[in-house]
Amino acid sequence: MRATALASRASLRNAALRNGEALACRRTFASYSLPILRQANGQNHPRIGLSQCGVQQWPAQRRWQTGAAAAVQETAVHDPSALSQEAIVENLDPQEAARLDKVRNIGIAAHIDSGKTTATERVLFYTGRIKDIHEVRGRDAVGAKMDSMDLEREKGITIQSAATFCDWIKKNPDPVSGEMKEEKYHINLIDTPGHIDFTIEVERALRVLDGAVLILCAVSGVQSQTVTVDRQMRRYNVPRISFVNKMDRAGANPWKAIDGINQKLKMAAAAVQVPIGMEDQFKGVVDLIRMKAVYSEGENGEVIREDEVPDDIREFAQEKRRKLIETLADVDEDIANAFLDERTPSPLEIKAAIRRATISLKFTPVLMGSALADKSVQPMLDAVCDFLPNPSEVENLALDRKRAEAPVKLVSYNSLPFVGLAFKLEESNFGQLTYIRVYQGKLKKGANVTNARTGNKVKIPRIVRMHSNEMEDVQEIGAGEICAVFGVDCASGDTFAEGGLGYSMTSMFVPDPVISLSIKPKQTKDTPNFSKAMSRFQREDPTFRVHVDNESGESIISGMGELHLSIYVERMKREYHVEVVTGQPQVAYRETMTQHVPFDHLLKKQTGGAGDYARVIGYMEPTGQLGDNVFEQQVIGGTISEKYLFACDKGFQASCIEGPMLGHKVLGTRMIINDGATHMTDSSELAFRTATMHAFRQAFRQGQPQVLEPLMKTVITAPNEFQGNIVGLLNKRNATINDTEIGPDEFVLTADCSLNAMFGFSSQLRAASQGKGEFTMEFSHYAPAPPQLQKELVAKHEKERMERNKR
Ligand SMILES: Nc1nc2c(ncn2[C@@H]2O[C@H](COP(=O)(O)OP(=O)(O)OP(=O)(O)O)[C@@H](O)[C@H]2O)c(=O)[nH]1
Repeated sequence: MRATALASRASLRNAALRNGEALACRRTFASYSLPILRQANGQNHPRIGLSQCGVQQWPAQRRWQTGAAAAVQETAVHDPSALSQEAIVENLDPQEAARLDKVRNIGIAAHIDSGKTTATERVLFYTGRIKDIHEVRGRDAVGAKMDSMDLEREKGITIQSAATFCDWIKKNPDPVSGEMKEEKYHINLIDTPGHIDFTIEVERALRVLDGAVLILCAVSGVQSQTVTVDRQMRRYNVPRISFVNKMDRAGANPWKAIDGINQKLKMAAAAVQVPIGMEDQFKGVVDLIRMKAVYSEGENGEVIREDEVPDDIREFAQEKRRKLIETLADVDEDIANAFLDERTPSPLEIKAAIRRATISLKFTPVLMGSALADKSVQPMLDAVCDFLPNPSEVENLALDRKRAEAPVKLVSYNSLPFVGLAFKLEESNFGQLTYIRVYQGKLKKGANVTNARTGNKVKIPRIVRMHSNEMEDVQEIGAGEICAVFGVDCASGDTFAEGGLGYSMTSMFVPDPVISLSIKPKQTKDTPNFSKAMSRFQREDPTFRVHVDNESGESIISGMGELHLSIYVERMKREYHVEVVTGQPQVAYRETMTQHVPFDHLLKKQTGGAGDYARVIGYMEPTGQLGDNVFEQQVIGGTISEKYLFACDKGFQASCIEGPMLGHKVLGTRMIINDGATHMTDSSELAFRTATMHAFRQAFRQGQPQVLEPLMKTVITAPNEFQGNIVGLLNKRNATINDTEIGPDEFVLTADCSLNAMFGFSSQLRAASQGKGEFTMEFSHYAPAPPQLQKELVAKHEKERMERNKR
């Protein structure tokens, strides 16, 4: 990590110095080197793009030295490892930079029901991708374009992320003549679900996108899932613009949303627009950068009319413009200098500062509008082009396995060898569809590429661009873009690269399932279809897992919540015509030990012929954190050979999968083997593995084991008059209430609740709040289950085991 940070720092400096911008850069460099060093220390850090220090301009500005460039390009194609990424970038054709400048890969993410799909529908309409607007749960029963699954349309929720692309013609006034110029941007867009149960969809989208639009509800502001999405954006260093939607709703207050971003998300935010009218009088916005009123008119808001700022809000707009400049001065040196010189920065300077600060993850510009009322969506599209990075401005690293996993910078230029990441798999009528983000090089139909994980070479038979559930065949896809391919066998998160390039990229974060239930087809004749569905769902969704319980022989599905699993049960019925029987939802408990326990275990069996012999000596103890389990060997003098110690490690790992108390996974346990004995003829790997497993079981049981249960961060929002009822509901469940925020009409309560106590909570909340309460639940951490529950669980497990043994 440190090496990467230093390399990045060096490359920024070198690039800037080479560019003849030494002085300007040295100043800016100081403010960027700090975050990089923070990165080296494992703290949150902005993604360092080539845009910083003005680097993004230099490919276009550089003299294009034809001979040298041709030679470097030749090397880049045939032996890229011989060149630094910098050298590659430095020698590329300015046309590449110009192409990338007009590409944006963005995601739309937000709390449930904030209007992501509704806003995306407008984006598709205004960019000419669809001819008519259809609403989520609209009266025409058609449904929004991006919610293509029947279940999504019926339930009015997004379940799977959907990708699309569009071209946006941005109209820019020329800074000198004031004349309108048109620029065409190509936008690849992914609409993501809001429910936490489908969080993997957000996770994988953000892994591959360069920027995001964070949508907030104008009435509710920052909500529980906004915080989750913010965390995911930070995880992948994704810059974002914010869009306060639903400005037409009663109680709309964009300033509350902006305060929420500043205070709850701890991200500097300021409005770049102020509303003209509010609630049902919402008419448009004032663009604070240019001080122009912008109205969306025509039947669907497709006509944008600009006018002077209305007199009654001129002063207010001036005040908010000052606030914008003040906030920018805190995060951008150029604006800080203008501020110190008591000079008002020009619109161009403000725009450039917003772009720099957004890309370096220090700031988010806030826009506002109403997707449903067709108001002010186009300025949001302009902001995507103005403030979010193009693919060349984002640093993407791969690990070069041929050079001891050394990090290499991928550059989104077509002329480099292809590298892409498969981030999503989906079964379609034509076979498996694999979504790929192309980081470098072109992906061409018929090309042979290598899967970095398996080493298998695959031919790309068909490439498509996705438009929700429709597709458009293409012959090739350029660097920095997103596409889908058919007929490629791989797993989600696999890297593909051209020829002998040994690059692999890190995959996305996959949260562990917290809930499971037993499942079987009602009729045995449906078993083949049932198995087919199970393997498909597992391939597509890494948070959906299936296993067969060793003891009961039942199939168990695990996932992120009741909704998540119920959607798969429903899909099984609709898409595979399999009716299933499910058991009660089960919590994914964990087991741990709390005491240090020494062991000395001898496995010795003599049954004629070769026997079994293994002796393992050491101790087990808690690691102190409820995280990964650790196996260590500290054998001195070779009493156990390396080969047998490896078998011990395997025995330990196997024991951790099925804990001795309930058969659930073990957490936070360490095993040290420091001595033992081996028999010349009777010892074997199997004997050592078995001996370790026996030693584990005994030591764990003596080590005051504990059952751990998942605690869920639960956020409940309801009208104030129901607060008493709801607190009562939570008390009954032994929840710990961490925070209550009381607003004028509604309160927001945050609590840690045991998942075990939350089954059926939604119907009780509905009853306790006349259907007006809402809640979200997200895994927080594992904690010891109450002693009584532990006893009951262990007794139940023992009883089931004995009954099975009797059979
Ligand atoms: N009043 C008002 N309602 C809106 C606006 N935008 C969306 N809605 C409504 O809010 C509800 C949710 O909209 P969606 O677009 O499905 O929200 P989403 O964020 O995509 O939902 P999930 O993906 O399921 O989290 C729908 O009933 C929309 O009609 C808006 O600007 N104003």
